[in-house]
Amino acid sequence: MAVLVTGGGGYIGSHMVWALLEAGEEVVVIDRLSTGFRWAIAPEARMYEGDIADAALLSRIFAENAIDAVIHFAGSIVVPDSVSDPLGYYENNTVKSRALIASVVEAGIPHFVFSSTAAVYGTPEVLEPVSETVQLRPESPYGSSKLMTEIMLRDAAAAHDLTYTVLRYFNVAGADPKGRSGQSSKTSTHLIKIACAVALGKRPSMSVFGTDYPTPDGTCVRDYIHVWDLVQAHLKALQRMRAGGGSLVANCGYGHGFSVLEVLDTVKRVNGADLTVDFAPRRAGDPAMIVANPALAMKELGWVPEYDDLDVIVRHALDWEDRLSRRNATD
Ligand SMILES: NC(=O)c1ccc[n+]([C@@H]2O[C@H](COP(=O)([O-])OP(=O)(O)OC[C@H]3O[C@@H](n4cnc5c(N)ncnc54)[C@H](O)[C@@H]3O)[C@@H](O)[C@H]2O)c1
Ligand SMILES: O=c1ccn([C@@H]2O[C@H](COP(=O)(O)OP(=O)(O)O[C@H]3O[C@H](CO)[C@H](O)[C@H](O)[C@H]3O)[C@@H](O)[C@H]2O)c(=O)[nH]1
Repeated sequence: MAVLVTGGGGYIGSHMVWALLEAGEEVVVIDRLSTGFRWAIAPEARMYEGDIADAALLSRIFAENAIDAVIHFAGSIVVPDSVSDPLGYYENNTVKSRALIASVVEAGIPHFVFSSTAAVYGTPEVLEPVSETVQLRPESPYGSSKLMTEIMLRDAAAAHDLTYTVLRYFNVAGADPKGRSGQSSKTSTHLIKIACAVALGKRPSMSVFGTDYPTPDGTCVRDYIHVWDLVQAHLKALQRMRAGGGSLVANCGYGHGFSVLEVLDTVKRVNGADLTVDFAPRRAGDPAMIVANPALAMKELGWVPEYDDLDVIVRHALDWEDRLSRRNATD
């Protein structure tokens, strides 16, 4: 059977494609290449360029390939952009996910994995690792748009022959340990990506957004998870569903957080040079602190992270950023 990866040309999706191929899976990708890249998709995968809401294209993909599972990454991902363009985010993340789920149900595909986010939690009431059972209070349209898709999946699975796994990712970072992929978008707003670009002299400076949060050093705290550990959790989810496991909603993070300043110190130390940083006001939609309790993913999926080390995450991100500069120079 084959696996359809939506958004397989993007940051996380491109790693998923490599991990699936390594696991011996046949892989099909759909991507409209809005933030992803064709070159980021492993050549062994079969690529369809197009939109996840194009029902005719989806039905062709399902007719041409023996697909038993969809892993759904495609979407819009920038929290502050969702604050300035909420309807655009509801369109691409919620409305188009609804169309994709309808195509999946129509084609009778039994398994679905969905990229959800820590942003569904907002800022937890108690500043400690969050379990899946805490109250969901998204603070941005991005978080709400993802939560609505979780709800659609739950209801569609209750009505149809569909099993799903929702994985709520915390802050995904790092790059393929074998150097085949990484965060490649020039418009990426992610902290570690930007800090690595500054460290390598590709950007002149960067800002720390907000120093007056109720956290130990006043900057936001996040749980940074290595992208390769994250895609391994998806493989486990696939195995579990194929073996008859039921639907599941699980966090993907390590259970400990780092502040923005701690991340920047790590980048400086690992790269061996200073960073030019200024201090700016808070960014819209940012919760003060969000850290995962990953116990459920570990228990239900048998997921054992391999790269739970911020130094390693930063080293891999720096290596990719460097490789990317040489790649862009030859493009
Ligand atoms: N990066 C993170 O830290 C993070 C954290 C939590 C959740 N997520 C979720 O993981 C998923 C992947 O994120 P990413 O960081 O790889 O982002 P990305 O922007 O690199 O990848 C998204 C991919 O989807 C494609 N795409 C977007 N809309 C599409 C559409 N309508 N039809 C077809 N293709 C479309 C883009 O071209 C791109 O290749 C997203 O759903 C995101 O919400 C990411
Ligand atoms: O140049 C920068 C970039 C980021 N930050 C700060 O660093 C922290 C992390 O920001 P990121 O943009 O790297 O990540 P977010 O926490 O905003 O969001 C990420 O993780 C979320 C889940 O926690 C979502 O899923 C989302 O898709 C994904 O981008 C935030 O406090 C942000 O304000 C800076 O100070 N300067």
